[in-house]
Amino acid sequence: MKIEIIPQPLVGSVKAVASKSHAHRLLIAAALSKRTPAISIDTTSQDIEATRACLLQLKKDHPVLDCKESGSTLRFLLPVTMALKERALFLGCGRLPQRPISPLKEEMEAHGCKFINKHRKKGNSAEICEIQGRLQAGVFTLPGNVSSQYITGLLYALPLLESGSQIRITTPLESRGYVDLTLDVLKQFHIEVYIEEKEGCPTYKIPGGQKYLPPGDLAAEGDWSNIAFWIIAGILSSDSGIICNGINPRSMQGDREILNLARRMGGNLTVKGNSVLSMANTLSGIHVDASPIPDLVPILAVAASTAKGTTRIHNAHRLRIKESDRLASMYDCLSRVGAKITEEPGGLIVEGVPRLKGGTVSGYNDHRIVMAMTVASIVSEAPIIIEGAEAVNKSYPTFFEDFEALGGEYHVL
Ligand SMILES: O=C(O)C1=C[C@@H](OP(=O)(O)O)[C@@H](O)[C@H](O)C1
Ligand SMILES: C=C(OP(=O)(O)O)C(=O)O
Repeated sequence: MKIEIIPQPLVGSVKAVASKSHAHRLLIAAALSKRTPAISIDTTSQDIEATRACLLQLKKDHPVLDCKESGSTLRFLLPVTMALKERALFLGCGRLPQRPISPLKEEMEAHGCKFINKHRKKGNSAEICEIQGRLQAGVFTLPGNVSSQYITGLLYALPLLESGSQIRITTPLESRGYVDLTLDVLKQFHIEVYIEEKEGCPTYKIPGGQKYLPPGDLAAEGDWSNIAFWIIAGILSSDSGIICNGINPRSMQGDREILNLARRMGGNLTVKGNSVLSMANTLSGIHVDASPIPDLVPILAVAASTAKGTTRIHNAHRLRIKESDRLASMYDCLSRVGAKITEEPGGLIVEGVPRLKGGTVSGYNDHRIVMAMTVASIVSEAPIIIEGAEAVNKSYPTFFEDFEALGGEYHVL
């Protein structure tokens, strides 16, 4: 879908969609529980549905798990599945088959699992790997700077094994908030994990033979990673502002950091209960360490594009292995619409200009690029045309309905 976004301020209120990170974790923990609790998830997305469908496959002896484009689903369910089954086939589409699993794969291979790579097409998806052999307990060693999703997967799987295990992180842990969210959900399900830490590198000690015991029925929280687009939209828009509802400021989601980051840039934000009012203000450039908040980078780059001065986003190497190479795609999209941006090996430098000019960009089949460039239209002189806007379905299928409800105007070309 190619769409033209008309430049204009947004105003009104919007309710956060369900956090896919929280939803994946609750659904997996519930599926591993003997007495399955009800998990309420207000809204859904392609990634959440991929996890649901894969969990249904776990009822089979030889499950076929189509993770679609969801890195979380694949990396979480690789070890979980092999803690339960002798054989499984994993599929994926879009960029997922190219996204790395090797550090996790090597550790699983050292602990009883044999990976067979086939790369055959299966409908719209491709085979990523077939795995044979149950996962065995032991010491798992992983780098902390590729994907925290490997750690989450093992934290879910290892309590199910007979003996105890350890996960040793060998370099400072990035995306730590996601691991903390995992530990929080595991704790709610009465799973014990002991943590030791040395110079930013945690070791997780996980007793074996544990049972997932749900605390009762649970609900997925509002999504900080996605509400961040509307928080920045409010600051770039008008004095009346955007009210973002259904978002918990005490959430374990690391992307609640958007509040601090936007305030550091000069954003005018008021938090009241589970709502954030975001009002127009002039922004200034800041330095951002992206390692704890990789998913916020596309919208922060948009905020920086018309901020006063220079914004430096560093420690962002891992953005290259997401749904697109997000450093290259944000560089390309923002420079095409008139921003002054430099791509570095592990980051972006953005020098604010008074207004963007508009133009045509690819959405790079990446939901966060499409959403970020839609918000960029607010500070643009001419329309921004985005190719492949349907990529929003991965995490936020109702994004353009909410955009219209906030007064946004777009045309399908
Ligand atoms: O655990 C999670 O829910 C996620 C972890 C992060 O990935 P990495 O740890 O690979 O950076 C993040 O980018 C992704 O959108 C969701
Ligand atoms: C990177 C993302 O998700 P995943 O890794 O689960 O595909 C994302 O939602 O931005």
